[in-house]
Amino acid sequence: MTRYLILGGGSAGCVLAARLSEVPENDVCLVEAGNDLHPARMPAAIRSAYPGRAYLDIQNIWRHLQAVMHASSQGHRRYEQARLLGGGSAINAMMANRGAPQDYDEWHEMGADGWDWRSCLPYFRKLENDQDHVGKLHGQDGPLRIARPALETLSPFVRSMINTLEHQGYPLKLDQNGAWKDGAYIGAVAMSEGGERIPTSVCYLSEAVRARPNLHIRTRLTVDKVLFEGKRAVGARLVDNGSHAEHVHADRVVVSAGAIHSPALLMRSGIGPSEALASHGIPVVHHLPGVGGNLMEHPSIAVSTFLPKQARTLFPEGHHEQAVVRFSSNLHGCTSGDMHGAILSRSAWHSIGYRLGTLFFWVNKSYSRGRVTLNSSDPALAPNVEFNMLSDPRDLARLKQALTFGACLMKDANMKACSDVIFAASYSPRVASVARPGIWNALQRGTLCGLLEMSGPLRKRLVHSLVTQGVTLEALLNDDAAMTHFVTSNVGGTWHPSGTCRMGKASDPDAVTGADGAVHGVEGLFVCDASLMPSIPRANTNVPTIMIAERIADALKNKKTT
Ligand SMILES: Cc1cc2nc3c(=O)[nH]c(=O)nc-3n(C[C@H](O)[C@H](O)[C@H](O)COP(=O)(O)OP(=O)(O)OC[C@H]3O[C@@H](n4cnc5c(N)ncnc54)[C@H](O)[C@@H]3O)c2cc1C
Repeated sequence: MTRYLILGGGSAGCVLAARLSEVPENDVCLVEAGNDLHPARMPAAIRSAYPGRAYLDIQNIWRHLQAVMHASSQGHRRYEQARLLGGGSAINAMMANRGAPQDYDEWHEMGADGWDWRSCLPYFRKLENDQDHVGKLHGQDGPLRIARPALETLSPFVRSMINTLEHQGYPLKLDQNGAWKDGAYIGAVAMSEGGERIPTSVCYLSEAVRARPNLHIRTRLTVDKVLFEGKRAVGARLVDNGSHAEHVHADRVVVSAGAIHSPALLMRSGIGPSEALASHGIPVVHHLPGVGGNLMEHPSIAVSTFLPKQARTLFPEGHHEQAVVRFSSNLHGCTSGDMHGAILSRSAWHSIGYRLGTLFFWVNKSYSRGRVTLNSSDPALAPNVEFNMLSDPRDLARLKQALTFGACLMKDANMKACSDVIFAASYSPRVASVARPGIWNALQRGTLCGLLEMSGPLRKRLVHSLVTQGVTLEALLNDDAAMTHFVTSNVGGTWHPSGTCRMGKASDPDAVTGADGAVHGVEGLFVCDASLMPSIPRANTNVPTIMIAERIADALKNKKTT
């Protein structure tokens, strides 16, 4: 019998638990800090086809986690990461895409032996049940149901934007997970047949899987640290909310706490840059300078418009990220299809968001890198997260280019009936605070909505004084310095942190694990989540993370216990 302890029950952790417990000789214990998310008891905000509420509920996230996006931006801001079974897949926007084949060939070239596209494709096929496409690129037997919305359900704003893109040289293509080409795509979404979210805690950890006698799911327990005997991992110290501690032992310990918390957990356990560990009084088990480095994200910016009544969605509770545009910056040193724009039928769950259509752009192949460091050896204190976004000049240039492209699309004559006042936007702390529930916020939102509806020709003024705080799109487009200032101070993320325990050869000082997820320099310890990614794929990161978990599960099943 092999005893497994999986630390973190997110997108990857649930997949791993489901696959490893398929082997009756394995005994699998999955530990999660947050609440269980049971197939039969999903709260409405999580279950909903419209995903824009779940990540704002502090019950579902690490409420004290903050991040610095750019060195010059206004300090720390809240950075939402899931804290419940299912992890990101329980609160994310449900977009289901893989990225470019070259993204995975690059992983192999960076030292993650065998992670080339040809070897990853069978796992992308294994995880999915694609409803619209068959053939050698697609699978029909996996737990994750993937489908695209019918054209007639798209909002008038989104349809108009698709037509505009067609006129501007980006024809509509049917399969976001098909051949890698620039164009407009109807978004591929992970959803049940009944139009509900399917987190990995539901689609992998079904009732039948949960009933396995060799699978133990333990929630509301925070992992303090991994326990070692010499250089062998032998278990973990867990604490409950009342700070009662227990030790759980295992033959193999797998850290699946996500790209922010996995490196923090490794460092608390004595695996990481030795100087940093020593500064927190943590005894060094193994010096690994790469732990917490290589922090990646997709930096974002947006262009929004007030939607005239006829442009608004007829299905406000339906999924809102209805289409995307993939385009190439053609900037020297950048690759094809390196840019992404999500076309949103509504921009937030509330009444103002319902009246705004948005092009939410991000640099899909970003080169800037940040770091996660420890704030304390206490697991109750959040780690420091510094993304250092746009520190690579290619990222800054491309995000500015995206803003210009967005303005050009929104101002296209074709968009006339579907756009009104157009403005630059971002998911800023101000926008996040407006989205918070509460009576005062609701009153403010209600008043602003009323004013926006009634103001007619004065609407532009109103938007610029109350929403954009004086910044006009024209001013940004006409002044490069103003554009740079706006983009660097407003750059946001896309909730795609990755890379902080990256795979690579043992001889590579920045690599943390080998290609099988085994942590270099110690025994019995593995990582399995988005932190393994050597470079960021041109994709939302959930499906690539699930693919990683499918592969690591197979690798572990085939690995002999020493
Ligand atoms: C708001 C939001 C929107 C997103 N939208 C999309 C999208 O539309 N499409 C897409 O593909 N991707 C999206 N993503 C990203 C995607 O969800 C993540 O890439 C993916 O969930 C990462 O999986 P993971 O297993 O690496 O980490 P997670 O899913 O974050 O799982 C980590 C788990 O470990 C637990 N944990 C951490 N520390 C401890 C500890 N000390 N003790 C016990 N448990 C611990 C956490 O509570 C969490 O449940 C989004 C993410 C967010 C947050």
